[in-house]
Amino acid sequence: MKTNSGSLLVVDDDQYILEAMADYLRSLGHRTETSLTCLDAIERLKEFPFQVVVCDVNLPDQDGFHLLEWAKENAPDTAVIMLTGYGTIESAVEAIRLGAFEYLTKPVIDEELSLAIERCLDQRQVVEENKTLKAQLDQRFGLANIVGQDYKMQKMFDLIESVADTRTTVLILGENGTGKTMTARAIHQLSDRCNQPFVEVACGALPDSLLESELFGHKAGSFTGATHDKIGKFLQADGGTLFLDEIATASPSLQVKLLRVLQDHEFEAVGDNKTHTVDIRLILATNQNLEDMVAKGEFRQDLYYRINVITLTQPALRERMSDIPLLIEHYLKVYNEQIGKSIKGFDASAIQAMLKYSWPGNVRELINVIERSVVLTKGEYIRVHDLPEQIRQEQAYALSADNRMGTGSLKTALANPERQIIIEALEANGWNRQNTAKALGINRTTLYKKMKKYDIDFEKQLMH
Ligand SMILES: Nc1ncnc2c1ncn2[C@@H]1O[C@H](COP(=O)(O)OP(=O)(O)OP(=O)(O)O)[C@@H](O)[C@H]1O
Repeated sequence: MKTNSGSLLVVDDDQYILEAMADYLRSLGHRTETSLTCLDAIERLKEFPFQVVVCDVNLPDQDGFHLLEWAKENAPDTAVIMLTGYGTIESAVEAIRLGAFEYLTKPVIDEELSLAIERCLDQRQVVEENKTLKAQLDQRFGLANIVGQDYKMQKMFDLIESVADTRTTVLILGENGTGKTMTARAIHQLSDRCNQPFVEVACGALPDSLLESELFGHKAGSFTGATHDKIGKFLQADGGTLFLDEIATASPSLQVKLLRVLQDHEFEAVGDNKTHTVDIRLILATNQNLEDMVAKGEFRQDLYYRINVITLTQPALRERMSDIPLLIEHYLKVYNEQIGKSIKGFDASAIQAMLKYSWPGNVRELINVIERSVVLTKGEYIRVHDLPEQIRQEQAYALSADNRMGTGSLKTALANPERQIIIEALEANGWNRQNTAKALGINRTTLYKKMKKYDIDFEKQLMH
């Protein structure tokens, strides 16, 4: 029995030859059926998606090319091997032109036939494997994994689909944790660049001096610490998509360089005068109001016009509360599997509390709450008292804010606990920014900004 056996349909008007071929192919382990005419073969193909059709050119009703054309149009996954008469080179050319996988000249030698079929089946297997891999990627990064039935999300999906297959620059707006990165990935995954790199840069997480070399690369010796040549993200993303998150943090000099790449697709690495040309689809994201920043002179107007071609606005979670139960269901499954638990769900009052909460950290915060609850809950259902303090207390907290203010302003009263919370979280996570941000349900950039705002000791952080 052959390992790569397939389903075959053999079509020939000579019953003797037909049966001889079929017997031979069956002896190799292929599931083989036969047909004497073109129209009968078409009927069989309508009923069953044979992997390979072996077809003589000369058939009594219509010629084999008709069957080939029909199969290309209606059964594109079926490979066709044409059998042409000896010396009829035109038929062979026609067979290939019409999309036959291969042609063999009659009389057909058994070995030749079995090898041609094997090649068909091998190629089919590769195509199938590619399809599966692509489907897995689509599942992981495409629309399939973005949860959202709210009409705002449905509108987003439509936009994502219509912009994906273009090279147009896309600007994604939205608060932290709303899914901007996920959307950028989905656009890439649905585009014709999906087999090329998707490169992401969190602009806000790097100081200006390093960001420029991260993006454009640098030449060894161009600044202290540049011990070797570095390839920047623009070159890494050549042919694919470059996603620049937190674009509002770009310094004025970086904005100039970005404008040039957007206009001319050209740039130079830091400390180098060699010009590189790249083919990149740029997606940018920000949680800031760029229009305001332009008005205040903090963001270049010409760059803003360049990047504000297609804008997608990611809705905050509180603007699409009806998606919360769906997100809960989705991520409960994810974490049950990941942590090895079988928690059945959140009980009604826990869901109520989650629906009342305002989710300032959006979906990222919701996911952290679900993960935390799955880890900590001992019972079958997650109850209100299993939820983090901020969700249980939000209303009470808001009501008592006035009382806690004392003589200071509301802003100070609210800021002090935040500074304290951040310091405690940093301590608890060994001053590791990534882990701290995760624990707080914010991203690294937000943490970095808040540390700056509250003047939290950076040197201490660097020592860790
Ligand atoms: N609609 C959604 N369905 C499922 N998961 C989502 C959805 N939106 C966001 N997420 C998840 O929430 C988390 C945060 O999303 P993402 O990183 O895309 O947000 P973001 O807006 O880029 O955040 P930031 O601005 O802080 O970088 C990710 O784990 C992402 O997978």
